[in-house]
Amino acid sequence: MSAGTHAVEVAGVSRVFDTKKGPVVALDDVDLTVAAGEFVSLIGPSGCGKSTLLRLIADLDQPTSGTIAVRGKGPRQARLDREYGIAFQQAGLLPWRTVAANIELPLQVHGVAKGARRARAAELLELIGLTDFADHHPDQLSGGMQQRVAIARALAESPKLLLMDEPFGALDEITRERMQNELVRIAAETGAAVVFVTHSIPEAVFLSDRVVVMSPRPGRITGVVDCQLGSSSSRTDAVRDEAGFFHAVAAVREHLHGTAPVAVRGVETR
Ligand SMILES: Nc1ncnc2c1ncn2[C@@H]1O[C@H](COP(=O)(O)OP(=O)(O)OP(=O)(O)O)[C@@H](O)[C@H]1O
Repeated sequence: MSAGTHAVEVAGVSRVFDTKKGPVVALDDVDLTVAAGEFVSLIGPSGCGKSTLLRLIADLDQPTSGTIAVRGKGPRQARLDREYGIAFQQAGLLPWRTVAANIELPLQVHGVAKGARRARAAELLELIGLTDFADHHPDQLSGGMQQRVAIARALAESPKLLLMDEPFGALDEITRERMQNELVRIAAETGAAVVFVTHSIPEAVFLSDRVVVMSPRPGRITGVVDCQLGSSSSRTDAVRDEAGFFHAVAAVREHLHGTAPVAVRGVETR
């Protein structure tokens, strides 16, 4: 990839599912560019196509029309070249493998030698603060710790892009905010771009350089909010009480459902 190539470029992408009840337009003419190192969240009501868009970027599905480039390559080539790491709502760790062995898994699958695998896992365990848990099994870890291991596994091959679909959705609020702080730091330290799907407005605003707001039926981008709440080192919990944070939350909310603060199904506004 040449310097300056975008992490993700989605141009005129539509995805229509053929169902028994007729065609479902999950995405309609979506354009989205994510710069190298940029953190972009996708937010919108249930069924607006967030996961579909992420799946297209990850080559888990193909668009009906339009084009997608991932770090300057087609999604398939990007997948084969392991240009990105993926983390989902369920950590998806293998219960019979230790924490370290779970992190090493992608490296092992791709033939990395044992010594190099061990060294990389040790590095990542330090990054996520779980060095002391290397030899534990996943069921000995809390949900937040398991999710940190899943993020470390996604980072194993040093991807410059992370694709995350509600990775903190199953966590309690306190753990979730801690994980958000961690992720800001990890993204900054690794220089990875992140495309992050969430239902939570505050989560999207806290984490992101930009929040992309989507509408359902057909799934379209209806607004983009620049957050810019400071560098990773200054983005501490205090940011959550600052005026800039509330302004960005209000702007996202406005794009979601006009100025009236009515609840949108599937979106947390707290
Ligand atoms: N394989 C499929 N076959 C048929 N319809 C599908 C398929 N996958 C998704 N859809 C439809 O496409 C639309 C978008 O789904 P998607 O899962 O991307 O939404 P979402 O915004 O991620 O929703 P949620 O927030 O509830 O996870 C929905 O109407 C969904 O029912």
